[in-house]
Amino acid sequence: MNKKEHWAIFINNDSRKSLFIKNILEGPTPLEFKSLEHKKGLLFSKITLNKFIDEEERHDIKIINKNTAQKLKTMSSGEQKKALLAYIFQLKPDFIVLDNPFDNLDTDSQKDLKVSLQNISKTTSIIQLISRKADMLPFISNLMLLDKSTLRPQPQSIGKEDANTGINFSGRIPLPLTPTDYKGTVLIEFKNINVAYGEKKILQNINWTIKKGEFWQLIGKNGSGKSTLLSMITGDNHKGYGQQLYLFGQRKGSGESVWDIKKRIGYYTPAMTDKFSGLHSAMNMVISGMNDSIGLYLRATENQKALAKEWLTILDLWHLRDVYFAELSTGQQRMIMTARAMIKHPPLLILDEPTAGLDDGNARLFIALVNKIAKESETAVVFVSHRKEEGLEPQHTYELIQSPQGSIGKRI
Ligand SMILES: Nc1ncnc2c1ncn2[C@@H]1O[C@H](COP(=O)(O)OP(=O)(O)OP(=O)(O)O)[C@@H](O)[C@H]1O
Repeated sequence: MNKKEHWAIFINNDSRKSLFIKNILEGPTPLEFKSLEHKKGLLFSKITLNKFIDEEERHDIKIINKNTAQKLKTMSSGEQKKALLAYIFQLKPDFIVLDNPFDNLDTDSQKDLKVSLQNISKTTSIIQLISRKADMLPFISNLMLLDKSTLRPQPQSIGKEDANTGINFSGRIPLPLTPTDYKGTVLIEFKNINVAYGEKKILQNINWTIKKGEFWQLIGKNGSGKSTLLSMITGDNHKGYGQQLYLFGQRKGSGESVWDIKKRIGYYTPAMTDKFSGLHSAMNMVISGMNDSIGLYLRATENQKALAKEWLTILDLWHLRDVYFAELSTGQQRMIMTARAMIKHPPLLILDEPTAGLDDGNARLFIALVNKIAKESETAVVFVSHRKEEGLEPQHTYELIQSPQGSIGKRI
């Protein structure tokens, strides 16, 4: 049997990744990949997963999760990735395009995936699109950089940092137009909280208090219940009702206004913009954080415009104010969405796996922004990830540790 060829393609801010994926799967095949022309290729990506989720939501058709009664949408992101990979393997393609396959996976799952890919690489060509250099698969020897839409050989310089990603915020985090109306010290309190879905126990005896201005990192393996815990705070999960869960001084389910809770929380997760195609300028996206709607449906006041300008200036994005949000790089979009979530200085800012898909330079820049927000504002920050994020300076870490009776929480 012929030895299979494999490639790693480095993606940066300017790479036209979608176009590359389309060409490699549907043609015209880029010259460098002529050996794959007319071969069957499949895509392992968040985009593919979203399609299956849509399919299930709209037509109630299960494709990659046939073996379980659980809906794909409710599976943790790690579980979703595993299901997709198993499905793709079983279709036996000639080649697989892996779009940042290790994002959202905990260390053990990453190891498992590496072993599976190593095995499949004997019979199937792999094209790995990566942003973080540590993620490169060991059996790959062809390295390239996707420079806009041109592929360039990338021999020794993988370790070089992008000079444009130096961290230099030019001022302090701007103050809000009006301070928050919540004056309490304790923002969130979980007291002996338990969650199960049917027989499946997810969380047991969770005790966690988040106070004003604290900087937390929430970590835990795939499926340990991080999103479940957060969804009880952000209001999308009714599991907290009837238990000792207090949000901004009020017991959950005691007739509190969902609106009051929502307005006290800034929230950002990359999934919010994955499917976003609205034609709003960078400036209007930031302003919309003051009006709680995406885009701009109300005319902005002069004060609002001035505040948005301050934010864009700090982020060094002022020159891009009129560019459509959808045309900005992923790193720039994440900064804008974080500014949008933070502009009113909500008492609590939740960032759910915000560095997934960012390259090393942009991840560092993003983390520096989060550290700065935590330091210079009275907003409490909860940064969620499956691993300890290098460079992040949280005061406290809350870890969910899995067990058959549901995850327990441990303060580190
Ligand atoms: N509606 C539901 N029905 C059944 N199980 C569910 C439901 N929602 C979540 N789960 C399960 O709860 C567990 C915890 O999921 P959750 O998304 O909270 O984990 P997570 O720590 O955020 O994981 P990841 O790091 O992979 O995103 C998973 O096993 C998931 O499949």
